[in-house]
Amino acid sequence: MKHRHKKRTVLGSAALGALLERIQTGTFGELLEDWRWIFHYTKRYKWAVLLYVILGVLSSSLGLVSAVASKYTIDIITGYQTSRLALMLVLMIGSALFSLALRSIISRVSTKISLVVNNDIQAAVFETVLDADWLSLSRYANGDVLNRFNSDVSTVASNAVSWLPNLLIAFYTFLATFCVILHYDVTMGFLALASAPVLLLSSRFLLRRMRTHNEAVKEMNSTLMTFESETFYNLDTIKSFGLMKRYGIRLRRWQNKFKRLSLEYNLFTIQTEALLSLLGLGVQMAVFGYCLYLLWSGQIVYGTMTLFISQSASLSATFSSLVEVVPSFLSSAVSARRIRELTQLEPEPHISASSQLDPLAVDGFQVCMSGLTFSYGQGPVIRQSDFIARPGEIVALVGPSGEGKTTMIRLMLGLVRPQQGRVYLKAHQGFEVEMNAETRHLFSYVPQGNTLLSGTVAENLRMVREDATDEELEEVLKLSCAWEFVSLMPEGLYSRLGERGRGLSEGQAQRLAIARALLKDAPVLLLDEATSALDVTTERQVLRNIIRQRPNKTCIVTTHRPSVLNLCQRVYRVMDGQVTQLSEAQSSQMVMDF
Ligand SMILES: Nc1ncnc2c1ncn2[C@@H]1O[C@H](COP(=O)(O)OP(=O)(O)OP(=O)(O)O)[C@@H](O)[C@H]1O
Repeated sequence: MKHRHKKRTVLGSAALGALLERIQTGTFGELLEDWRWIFHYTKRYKWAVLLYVILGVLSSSLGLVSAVASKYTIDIITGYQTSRLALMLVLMIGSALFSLALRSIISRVSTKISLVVNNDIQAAVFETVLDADWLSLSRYANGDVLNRFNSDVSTVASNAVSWLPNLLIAFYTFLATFCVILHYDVTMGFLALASAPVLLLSSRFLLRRMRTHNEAVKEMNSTLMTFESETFYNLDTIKSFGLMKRYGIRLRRWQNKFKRLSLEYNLFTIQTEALLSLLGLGVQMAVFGYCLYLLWSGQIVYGTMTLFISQSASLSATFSSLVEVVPSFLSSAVSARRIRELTQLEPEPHISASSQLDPLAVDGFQVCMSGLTFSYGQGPVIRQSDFIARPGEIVALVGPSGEGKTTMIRLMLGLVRPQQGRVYLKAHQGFEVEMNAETRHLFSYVPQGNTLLSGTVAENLRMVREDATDEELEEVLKLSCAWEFVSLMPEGLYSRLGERGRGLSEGQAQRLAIARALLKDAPVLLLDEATSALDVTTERQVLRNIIRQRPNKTCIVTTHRPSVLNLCQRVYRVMDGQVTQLSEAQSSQMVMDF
């Protein structure tokens, strides 16, 4: 307990130095900005925070009353005073008990508010991350986002409510205790504070070390979380390549790095703590010696001596807790900055006129691109290209790997936006809207890879339409040629699938993903290599069924397999940054070359 207290003192004084340096280097404004953001979440609980401060001040005042009452009790018992022993005993015990009860209420109040603040911040971060611009968000690794979402939010929430009240309470307690000691002896007051200037001076020396350590730990936590989540997500690949040993070694390497970092810092804190403890011991001895002198010279009696010894210890503890408020202030500010980076991600554009497309959906939409140029930041992936897919058509995007087919799909979904030219939906009547977050619900999208979640077959399908009946589920499963295997599963629609559809073959998972897209029954269907694991007959059957389901559906497929091309009304080749429409002869040649 004592050790922890000393450690907090060291960190506290280091952090106070950090604070002073920040003021000097002009970055204090940034800290305040971070805290202003935190206060935005706490201001609605201002009455609870005020209650916290009042209870804290009351509790520490009662602590002081108890200490002074115990001085008088000792004086009465040792015969220096004779009256009101019972009153002093009641005051001493009563105020100590009441102070204890108040501290319990404070703990309860602060825990409740931090939980609510934690939930508020997480909900806000969750919402912004879901609505963030796709490209901006893709710059953060999943592990990093998770780390900010959980650990940083919890740091902010646990300090958000307690920081200011704790500072005010510690300040009040410090002043009140100092005044009580000064009231009895001025020299004793300053002697008890002898370690304060040394603590403050040493803080500058401790500053750099503390900051680098904190930054290194936060960075390592993010990298470790990314490593862990990637490992568990790709367990099959790791196993199939026999990489388990290598991944085990990598984990041990990270752990050793973390251990080295922690032990180095631990050695540093042990050394500084030892020095500061020696200093503390010196001050204690000086206080004790001075007390003995005052007692010997008859200037004080036993009760006052006990008061001096207990309150000088309490004064240095309060000074430490005053300084301790600073690390939580700093670390919350650092975490708040990391969270704000996420909340300040550019949001996706929402064009309100998109809602005017909804009543026009029955006639289907044209998906159009004109004069389009797009780049992820380096060279353009697509240059000056045009594209059109009309209702009732199946349009194919073919081309070598890595040339931009999926990028075309992302442009259609409005996940990324072109630097030049347009991508838009055009209704039957000629009404046009640029692709944006609000046009996305007019699309059903089947991406590459397995996109099933753990749960039953029915739950996976109802993700896109909660109120769909069993009959409707059966119908879309038939259209995607999935009913043949789902009906044979032990519990049919209610058979349970593992994470990412574990328990199904790749082709079965693809057919369920297509069924889910069909259940949504959106006017535009995007299939990105979504039939790649099906045999040619099933693939053709699925595509025919799709068009039969709704004649006005616009269907765009990306494929490496020309076997479906003769089902398509139009074929575009994506190659060398150009999207070119192939002639019938060129696409027939492609089918024959396959
Ligand atoms: N998030 C991204 N950030 C930067 N560049 C990207 C990003 N996604 C894709 N690219 C680049 O854009 C180009 C086109 O990629 P895209 O995924 O669209 O190709 P594709 O034709 O769908 O490939 P495949 O047939 O292999 O699926 C590639 O050179 C790729 O490196």
